[in-house]
Amino acid sequence: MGGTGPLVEVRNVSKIYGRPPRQVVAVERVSFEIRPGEFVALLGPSGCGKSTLLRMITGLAQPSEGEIRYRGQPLRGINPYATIVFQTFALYPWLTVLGNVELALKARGVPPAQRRERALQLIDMVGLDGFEHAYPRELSGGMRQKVGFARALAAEPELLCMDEPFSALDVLSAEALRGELMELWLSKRLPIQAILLVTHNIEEAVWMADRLILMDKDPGRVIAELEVRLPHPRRRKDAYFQAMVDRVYATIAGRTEEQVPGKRPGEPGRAYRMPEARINAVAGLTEKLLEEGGWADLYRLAEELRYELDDMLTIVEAAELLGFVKVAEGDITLTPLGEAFAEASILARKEIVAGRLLRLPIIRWIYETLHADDDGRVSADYFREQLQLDFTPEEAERQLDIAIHWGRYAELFAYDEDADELFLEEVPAPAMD
Ligand SMILES: Nc1ncnc2c1ncn2[C@@H]1O[C@H](COP(=O)(O)OP(=O)(O)OP(=O)(O)O)[C@@H](O)[C@H]1O
Repeated sequence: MGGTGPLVEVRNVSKIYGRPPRQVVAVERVSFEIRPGEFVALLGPSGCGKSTLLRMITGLAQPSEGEIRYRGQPLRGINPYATIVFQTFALYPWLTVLGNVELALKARGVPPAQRRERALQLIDMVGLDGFEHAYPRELSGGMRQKVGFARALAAEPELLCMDEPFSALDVLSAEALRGELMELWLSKRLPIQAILLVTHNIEEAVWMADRLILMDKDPGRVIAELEVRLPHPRRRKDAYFQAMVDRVYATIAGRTEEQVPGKRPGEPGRAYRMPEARINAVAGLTEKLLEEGGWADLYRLAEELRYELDDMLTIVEAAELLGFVKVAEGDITLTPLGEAFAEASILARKEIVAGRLLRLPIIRWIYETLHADDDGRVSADYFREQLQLDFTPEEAERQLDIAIHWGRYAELFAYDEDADELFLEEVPAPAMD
């Protein structure tokens, strides 16, 4: 294959979507390399720019700043050496498994005479032997994804990129497919030189990859790189494996700053994005921690509560913001306030939350705006517009939803759906005249 240098070099890459004042910095000054023979996983919370990076490496999107090199050459346009496997595959429903794979070979210019044989080999390779003549509708989700893999492999890519390829599958199919992919990769029966996997499943990344690139969001950036020095096949119960998962958790979680950095929408600086967590989930977390004696290992807790990384991080972030927990080195501890909350009555809980929420700039701003209004009612559109100075329209809507959900819980303010207005629960007494 020639050359011992890196296959992919991402150098100081930033990607900015939109125009001022509504820009989204999807990734900021990201640098890393992928070397031949490596299986690399990009891991991080939702919105940290993983898919954006994958799109840039495959040439489907261009960096706003910085450069991507492939085998030492600046990448321009589509990367002909890379293929991408998505979460779900668009298969042609009117073609059989064989037809779908043959079509991918045709697209690559493989002559008709060789297509059939090669397609059959690929189908065999992904473990779909016997299903050549089945139609997509006759296959399970896991099998359809295997056809997707066969089609991606038909392109004989040097670099196989995968964007959450197992996340749409049920647990067992995902596990089986991971196993088959690892076997293929380790057996070196493929011309693939390197694999880049995007995931937010920590265990999956530690189970498969040689190196983990950990990212955080707002803006999307690389926060750490970790090598996984474990031979294959890896065992999840292995102490090193668990320690590695703990380390990843410790690096990604618990990054909420004590004093919420923040400002109100429209003020210079960056508005703090509130995590989309239900108070019930936060309450559940504090109760569980109380039961555990006030302390738990974050990774095991997530496993026990059956939370995906993203959900867990969001709930933990909200609990941290409210001052109920502290996270350090992969452990989560209940604070005295968190303990008080977990043991409090519903009414007392509302009061505790109200006090803490008013420290969050967006909530305080809504609360004060309503108080400044004569009848304590303001159109939701006003808040939307202001929030859109800092967030995309979708994110602004989400922030408003979170604010309403939290504000309602704490009885700071409420929302009138018919009028699309926010209002104070306790309307200031009208002036007498
Ligand atoms: N075409 C676009 N226009 C505007 N903003 C975008 C666009 N694509 C992505 N973004 C924003 O860029 C940021 C990074 O998105 P990206 O999809 O790359 O993250 P991700 O880590 O892959 O997230 P997920 O795991 O949810 O897919 C997000 O804030 C997202 O809203």
